[in-house]
Amino acid sequence: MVQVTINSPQTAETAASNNGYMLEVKGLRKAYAKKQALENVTFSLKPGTSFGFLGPNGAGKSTTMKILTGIVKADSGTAKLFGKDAASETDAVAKYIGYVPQDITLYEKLSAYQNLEFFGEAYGVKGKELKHRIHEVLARTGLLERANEAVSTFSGGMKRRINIAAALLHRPKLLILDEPTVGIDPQSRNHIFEMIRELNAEGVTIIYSTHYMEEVEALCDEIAIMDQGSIKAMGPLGTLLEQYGQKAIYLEVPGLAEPPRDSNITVSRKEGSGWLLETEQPSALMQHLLREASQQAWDVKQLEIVRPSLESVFLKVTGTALRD
Ligand SMILES: Nc1ncnc2c1ncn2[C@@H]1O[C@H](COP(=O)(O)OP(=O)(O)OP(=O)(O)O)[C@@H](O)[C@H]1O
Repeated sequence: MVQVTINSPQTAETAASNNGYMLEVKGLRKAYAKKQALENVTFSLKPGTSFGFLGPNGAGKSTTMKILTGIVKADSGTAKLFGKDAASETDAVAKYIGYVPQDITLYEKLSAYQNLEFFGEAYGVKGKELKHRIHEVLARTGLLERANEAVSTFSGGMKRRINIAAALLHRPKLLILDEPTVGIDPQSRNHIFEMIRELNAEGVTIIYSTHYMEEVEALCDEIAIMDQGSIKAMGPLGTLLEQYGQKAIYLEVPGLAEPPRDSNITVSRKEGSGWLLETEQPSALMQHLLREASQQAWDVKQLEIVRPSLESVFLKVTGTALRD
């Protein structure tokens, strides 16, 4: 199993945990009735990582996150945050985690401010400090001006931002977000992205789940591809692309009815007005095509190496396409 490793400054908490990992998840298994939701999920994170769980609905992302927060108990395996066990030391672990669940949980009739007061007290933040922190999180989420309005008047995106604000009140070291951009407007989405980048730059470790490839590409320095209850591949985007991404060359020559033949081509496919030639040896194939172009006097409109995509990585490691 690949270990996710990122070099970041040590904190008092990491020094107390193993090997500088703040989070160590080992062999998680979980079944609901007859459905095996998780099978042997293992990963470790160093502080400051922005870690993305990419997978389709039902892959097991939410279940993994809920086990980290202590909401769900695993059948076997362990999750330790700063050496504290998520299942048996839930209160200690909760102090470190800000959790933004998939479903928005707010009191519609209360104002944004009142909602945050409620959540802050639940986290044990009180009095002047709570006021100060509510101001801080409202400013961060761009909702200071709407603080006193009832949440029922908010858009889905604004509600989601308040939900994130609530998870930040106790200044967590690990922020877990479960598909936070589903069904929200682009403005809120951009705001959430900026906020996550800012928090991560300030040292907050992020776990972000999504079924949108472009989100993990934009936000995460480590990606775990999850499908059918297990992590199929894990690592930095560049490493995943290099290791599993499909390399190809795109060739467009008007009137070329058949794809060129070469032992370096594994699959040829018509794409647009040209041919997509999949290969493990793009340089050798390129040389061959340049020779062919010259010998056959092709009128080449386009000839280029196609960068492997995360989509092709997903296809390779899971055997299926990730549909949005
Ligand atoms: N409370 C539950 N009772 C029964 N089955 C459940 C429960 N929660 C999750 N499951 C099942 O466990 C599997 C993993 O679900 P999970 O919610 O962890 O996946 P996910 O990747 O987060 O997908 P989604 O985005 O749909 O939440 C799915 O087959 C799901 O139907």
